[in-house]
Formats: sequence, C-alpha cells, structure tokens
Amino acid sequence: MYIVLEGIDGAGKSTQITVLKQWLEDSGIEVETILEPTDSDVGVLIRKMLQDPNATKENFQKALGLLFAADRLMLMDKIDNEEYCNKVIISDRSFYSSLVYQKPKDWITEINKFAKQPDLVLLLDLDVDLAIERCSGEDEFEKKSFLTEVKNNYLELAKEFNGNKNKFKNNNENINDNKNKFTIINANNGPKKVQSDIRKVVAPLLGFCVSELD
Ligand SMILES: Nc1ncnc2c1ncn2[C@@H]1O[C@H](COP(=O)(O)OP(=O)(O)OP(=O)(O)O)[C@@H](O)[C@H]1O
Ligand SMILES: Cc1cn([C@H]2C[C@H](O)[C@@H](COP(=O)(O)O)O2)c(=O)[nH]c1=O
Repeated sequence: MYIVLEGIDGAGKSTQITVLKQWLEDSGIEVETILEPTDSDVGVLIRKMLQDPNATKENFQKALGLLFAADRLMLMDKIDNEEYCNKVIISDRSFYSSLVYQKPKDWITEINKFAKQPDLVLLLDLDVDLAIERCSGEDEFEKKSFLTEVKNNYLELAKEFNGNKNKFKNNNENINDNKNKFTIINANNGPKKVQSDIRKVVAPLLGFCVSELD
C-alpha cells in the first residue's frame, strides 16, 4: 500500500510519518518511508534551487517541475518493486506536491504520468500563519502569499479529486472509486490529535478495527 502525506511547508508531515511508522511496525506491519525531494543528486540540486530568490518565477518553476518529476521517476522502481508489495510505503509528498506548487497543471500532470497513484492521500491542512511560524524561512516558497496560494490549490485539488475520481486516472493505475482517496486532516490540532485522526483513516484500510487504536 502506498500512502502519501501532503501539506504546505510546516504542516507536520515528517512528525506524523515518524509516529505512524512506529505504530504500524508495533502492530506487525513492515513500513518503508520515502521523502520527496529525495537525497539523490537531483534532490540535492532541487533543495539548493529552492533557496534561489527566483524560485517562484515562471520558468524557474517549470524547471523545478521537470526536476521533481525526474527525482520522482527514480522512486517508481522502489515503489513498484515486488519486495515492497507486502509493505506499507509512507511518502512525505508525491506528484500532488508538484500539482499544487508548480504549474501549469496539465503539463505537470503530463510529465508525471508515469508516477504511481497513491492508495491514500492524507492532506494535512494547516493555517498559513502557523506554517510561517514553524518554518525556517530559508526556502523561497516559505512566504505567506505563496503558501496561501499552495494551500488553496491543495483544497481545490482535494475537491476536484474526491468529486471526480477518474480525473487523475493515468495509464498505469485505475482509480479505485470506493476509496475517499484524498482525506483532509486538520493539522492545526496538537500532534497527538492529528495522529489519532490519521490512524482512524489508515486503520480500516489495513484491516484494523478502531478498538485496536491505542
Ligand atoms: N501538531 C503540531 N503542533 C505543533 N507543532 C507541530 C505539530 N506538528 C509538527 N509541529 C512542529 O512544526 C515543525 C514542522 O514539523 P514537520 O517538520 O513535521 O513538518 P513538515 O510538514 O514535514 O515540514 P516541511 O514540509 O517544511 O518539511 C516542527 O518544529 C514540529 O515539531
Ligand atoms: C515534492 C515537491 C516538493 N516541493 C516543495 C515543497 C517544499 O517547499 C520543498 C521541500 O519539501 P519539504 O517538505 O519542505 O522537505 O519542495 C515542490 O515545490 N514540488 C514538489 O513536487
């Protein structure tokens, strides 16, 4: 199973993935975690570029979109690898981040058409002012106006996706229509409440009944 946590900078993705991984492993489930951008040469280049004052400019963003797509493609063998088929893969970000941080959407969708569709997307929805308080401010994206636009893009994407599951069907995955694939989690709560809300969504997909939730 391929689970993705999405959200603006500072939403709490890394924090929640660490706790979720430990809970699942304590429950006897093998878990692999992924972080986008990766620590590959492409990922290192991306992180350097994110600090460039021009990072939000149109052509710079298009170049970033290509680099994120390339960095992501190298992950696909890992995600599709048979040794992972019996594991839960939890990823900190996915091609949905490219859809909401970069543009135009149709081009971003095209250059990511070989990216695997997650089985579940958990959108950690955080107030932008809280995000700015939590971020270091080193990255050019960590600005209130830009993160406000990204947050709105996420919420629009969730509305579109849950309203029309076939919209993002690509050529290597069928959208399973009986899942609410883009679940919004209120990330303004404390870490334990956020984790509890996440477990209530993840548990049924893994065959856990709610009473097993500690
Ligand atoms: N629910 C929460 N309440 C208060 N602080 C939180 C909460 N979750 C995370 N934090 C704090 O906010 C900061 C950012 O958390 P974290 O690194 O998990 O976010 P992130 O979404 O992975 O960020 P980024 O996308 O920028 O890497 C950390 O200092 C973390 O301790
Ligand atoms: C995968 C991906 C990420 N980004 C942006 C989002 C963040 O501002 C940075 C780094 O991510 P982190 O969670 O802070 O480590 O990269 C993006 O613009 N497009 C993407 O596809």
